[in-house]
Amino acid sequence: MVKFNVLKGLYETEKTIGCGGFAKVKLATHLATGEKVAIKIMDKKMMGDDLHRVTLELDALKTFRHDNICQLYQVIETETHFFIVMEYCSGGELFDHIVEKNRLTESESRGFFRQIVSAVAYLHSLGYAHRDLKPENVLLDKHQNLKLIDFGLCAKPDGGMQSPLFTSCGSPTYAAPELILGQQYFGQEVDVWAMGVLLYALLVGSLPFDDLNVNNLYKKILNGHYEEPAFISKESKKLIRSMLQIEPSKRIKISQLLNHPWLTLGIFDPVNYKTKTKKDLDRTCVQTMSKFMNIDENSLKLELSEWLWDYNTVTYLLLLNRKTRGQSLRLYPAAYGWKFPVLVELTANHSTPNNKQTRTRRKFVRSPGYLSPTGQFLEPDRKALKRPRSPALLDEASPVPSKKLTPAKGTPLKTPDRNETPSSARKLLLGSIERSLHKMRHALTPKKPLDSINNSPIMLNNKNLCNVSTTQCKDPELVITELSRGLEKKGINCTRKGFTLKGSFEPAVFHRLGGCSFELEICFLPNLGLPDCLTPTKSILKHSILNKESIESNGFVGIRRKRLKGDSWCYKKVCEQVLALTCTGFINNNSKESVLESSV
Ligand SMILES: Nc1ncnc2c1ncn2[C@@H]1O[C@H](COP(=O)(O)OP(=O)(O)OP(=O)(O)O)[C@@H](O)[C@H]1O
Repeated sequence: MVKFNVLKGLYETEKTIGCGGFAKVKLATHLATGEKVAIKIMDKKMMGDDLHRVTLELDALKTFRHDNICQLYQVIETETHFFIVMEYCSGGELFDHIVEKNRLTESESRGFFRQIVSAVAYLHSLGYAHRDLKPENVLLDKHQNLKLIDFGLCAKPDGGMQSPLFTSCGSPTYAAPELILGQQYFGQEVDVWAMGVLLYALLVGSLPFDDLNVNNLYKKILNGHYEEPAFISKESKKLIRSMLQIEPSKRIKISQLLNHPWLTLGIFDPVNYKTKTKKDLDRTCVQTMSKFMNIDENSLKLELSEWLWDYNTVTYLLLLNRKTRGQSLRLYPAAYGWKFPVLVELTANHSTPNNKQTRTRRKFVRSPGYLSPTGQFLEPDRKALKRPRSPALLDEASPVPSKKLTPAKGTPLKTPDRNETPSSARKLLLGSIERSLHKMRHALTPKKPLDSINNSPIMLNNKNLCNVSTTQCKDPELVITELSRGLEKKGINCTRKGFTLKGSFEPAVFHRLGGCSFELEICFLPNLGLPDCLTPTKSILKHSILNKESIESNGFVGIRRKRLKGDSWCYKKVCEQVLALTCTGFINNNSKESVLESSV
């Protein structure tokens, strides 16, 4: 796709993992490290008047460095799009967790809530209010660490957190009374209210204030009356009440939450919100990069400490992650690039929405591919790295037109032919390299018969089982047919593409405020060995009638759920239907009759 050209050679994009109001989020591989990242792609035209929000969001993300805030890695701006490269959170939304378990236990809620308090206290300490806290904006990584996302509505009052704000924003169900009344408010106080709604959602599995009619919803919020189910503890009720105080000044402060007895129960330590600064660069990571790029360590250090949020920044941060996880520090020549990694110095006109300036930047120049037939990136060819360097080339993927090319110290640079302008020389070189790479890619990529595409469900691996429920039916075609029939009967129309159903419905279907769209994908599940598989498949086991023998001997047909857009609580209802169908509907695989009919 043309608009992703800018990512070529730097990232390999994969499936879409989320959609927001103006954004599409893609899973991608960062080619220099082979690490997974998420790329939020925002179309400037679609954003219209909201364009300035991206600048705010980016300014905020560039400031944050916290274990529970999704880390920004790189920002690429083109004339038409923003590409925001971020940490990939593979564990889905916190909301999916609530959906799967209906509600969480007090101790699980405590573990999650401590992380939310830590992230929010950190934001506040830097003068930011989030203003859109809700379970959909809290993601999980593969180690179940929470990561706060979506800072599109955040605010940094000029006079600090003690200065009032005026713009009413956020989701109605999480909005504090003062927001609904359109009064001036304090960022910290509305965030604490939203955290109260969030904690209620974790412990109870529903919203404290809810109504199909917005006016009724607002009335309920202004009255501050909500149901306190008997199954939650007295201490939980007390904490929620302290956050859902309609009078903002009586609401508990975030500083009091840090060592609140409910939050420290069984843990003893108060919540820590302070975090490492980004000033100190890790020497080993810088050395690894400087060796690989064959440039002076100090100049690289100097550049990295400028935090330009370019390809070097992302590479450094991903290497640092690997080091923190105790993994080896390695770099691969990028798959679509050039053979010898060379750093060149170039002057680029780098413009951001609020900052137009010209500055000298150093960039990776990429090396040709080591793309294995399976799409794996292979270790760099050490011998090749010792050979004399290839001509330095400008980074074609650079979104900003380069003005001048100067070699890095000691870097031999091919002088363009007298008759050629530097850019035409570049085009010629790039053209021929791209052609040969294209050939190489074709030679290396195993041919897929056309008719196999979408003809059978994808196979998930053991690590990839979040938001999946199993069926005992072995026939994926039967599962998808019955599933769409079952949902249709509930008034939810779905369109089918391959083994994926895309559904959406209007608010009226479940009598809620917003509509929602979602995706259900039929997939094969591996032959899961017990008991190792118990962690990722706990929910699968809970929601299906399985026996150990059948898991061990055969694979399964599963249904992977994904909310695409809209009201999460509507989506929760759909998931409940799907889970009900998978629990009761697909048990008897032998009968070809309508296996879902009875349950829908
Ligand atoms: N870093 C990430 N890792 C994995 N998935 C992500 C990541 N960031 C976003 N997503 C997915 O993409 C969805 C949309 O992202 P995000 O909320 O940032 O977009 P948005 O346009 O700001 O949304 P909204 O319209 O709700 O404000 C998220 O709900 C989430 O499912």
